[in-house]
Amino acid sequence: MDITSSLLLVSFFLFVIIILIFNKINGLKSPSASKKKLIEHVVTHSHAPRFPQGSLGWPILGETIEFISSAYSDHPESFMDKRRLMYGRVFKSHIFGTATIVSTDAEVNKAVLQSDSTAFVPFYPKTVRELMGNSSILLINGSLHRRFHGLVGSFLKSPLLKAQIVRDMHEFLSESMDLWSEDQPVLLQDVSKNVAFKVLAKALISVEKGEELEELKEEFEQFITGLMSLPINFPGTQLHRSLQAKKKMVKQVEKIIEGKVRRAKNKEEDGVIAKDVVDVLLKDSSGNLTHNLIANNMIDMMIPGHDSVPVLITLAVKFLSDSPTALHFLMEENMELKSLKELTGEQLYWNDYLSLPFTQKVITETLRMGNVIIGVMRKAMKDVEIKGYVIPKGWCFLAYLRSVHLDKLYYDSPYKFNPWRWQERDMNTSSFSPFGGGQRLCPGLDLARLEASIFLHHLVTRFRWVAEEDTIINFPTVHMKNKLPIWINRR
Ligand code: HEM
Repeated sequence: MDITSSLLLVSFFLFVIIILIFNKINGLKSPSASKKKLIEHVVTHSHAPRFPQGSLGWPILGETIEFISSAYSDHPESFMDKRRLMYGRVFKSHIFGTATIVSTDAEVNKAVLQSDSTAFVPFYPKTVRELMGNSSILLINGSLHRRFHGLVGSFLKSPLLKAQIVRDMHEFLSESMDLWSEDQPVLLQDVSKNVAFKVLAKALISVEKGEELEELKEEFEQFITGLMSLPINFPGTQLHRSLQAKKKMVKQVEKIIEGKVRRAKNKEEDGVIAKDVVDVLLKDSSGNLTHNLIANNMIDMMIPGHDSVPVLITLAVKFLSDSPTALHFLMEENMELKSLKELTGEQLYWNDYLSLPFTQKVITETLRMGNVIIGVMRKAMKDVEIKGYVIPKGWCFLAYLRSVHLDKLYYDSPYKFNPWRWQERDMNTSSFSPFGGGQRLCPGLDLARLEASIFLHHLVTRFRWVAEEDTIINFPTVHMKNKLPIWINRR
């Protein structure tokens, strides 16, 4: 590890310690496991229910430092692997200021994700909760959540939106790729981030180019910086700056909504077809979705949407650059499609991209190995028993998806990038859940796959490239240390 990385690591540890102490002062207590009143049996098991084994580590700090240092190490699995060996696939720990049941068990994770809000609700750190607000889709539960999730999900999956994404991505990628130079490296992570943000802003609120988009992007960068900041809100702190940025963005979206409502009243626009997520939500007749709630949620939806797709694309390019055979197969398949379309004079449709079998396997394997989202957190609302384990009321639960995806119980040679493994495997099993599951299954999953497929198609059919050495960093979010520079040659 070089000096800069060591300094960064030390500062990060200090930051974590301050957060933990702050949480403690704010009264974040570890609930007692002894309060076993009502136990809900979600997955039955022959043994008597038992409280997961494990250690709560140091006072206040718990096992957070060990968790983070292993996440930054060459083998990020070491924290989980060590405990899995000592205590089994489900164990107790104390990370990020909270007593947590950590599960690396596919069935247990599935059962928790499938449970409703009477058993588990989403859990996010205090800063994130404050930035999102109580009416965020990421936090709400019950019927309002189901309605919101359903409306958003069906629009994001609609053929109409997919056709629009194809047109938009063709335009955004041409604009970007035409400017790529052979004399200097292209930073793949930045390029894909730029394109994905444009796609997202258009799909959510129809903001396209120019000043409006630039302003939104700038405020959004300020907003998300706060997600990893101290939960202290007064002028001068990062959390305060991020909250101010969100206010500005919400105002911007409210203006867009007012414009839409006005145009609909004056019948200036065809009000039948929804062009973006805002249109879909405005059509809801329940009366629960106020303009302010919609505007806030458009910003919140950018949190899971903005970074995940570029990371998926960047990791796919990284894995392909390291696996020449897979890259060759992918290139042949995409070249074939391109030639066929040129021959027939047809344009590329969204289902052309999604029906490329090997390309889809590459994306699936990237999702498995790359683990764009390493895990999801919940809080138990009552004592729950799953597969013989008791998860006590008030405890946090970490469904650690990454460990499942890299477990040799479920995958042969799990650290090998092998898209061919998906030839015989079913994706719809509990051991593969990069998009979560149950009622909170990612509504953007089709969008993510489509964007990655289009990006890869244009990359391999237009360029040959050599990627510079780069390292995957797995914490706090997955990204490439040097943004994955690639040297390109046009075909
Ligand atoms: C590679 C790309 C992506 C991955 C791996 C991913 C993964 C996930 C996961 C694991 C969850 C579940 C969180 C939980 O259970 O608490 C989730 C939820 C969510 N994702 Fe994605 N996501 C991706 C792309 C997107 C995109 C493009 C959007 C578009 C806006 C999006 C929007 C959302 C939303 C709104 C939720 C919250 C759903 C709810 O709580 O009801 N995601 N995502």
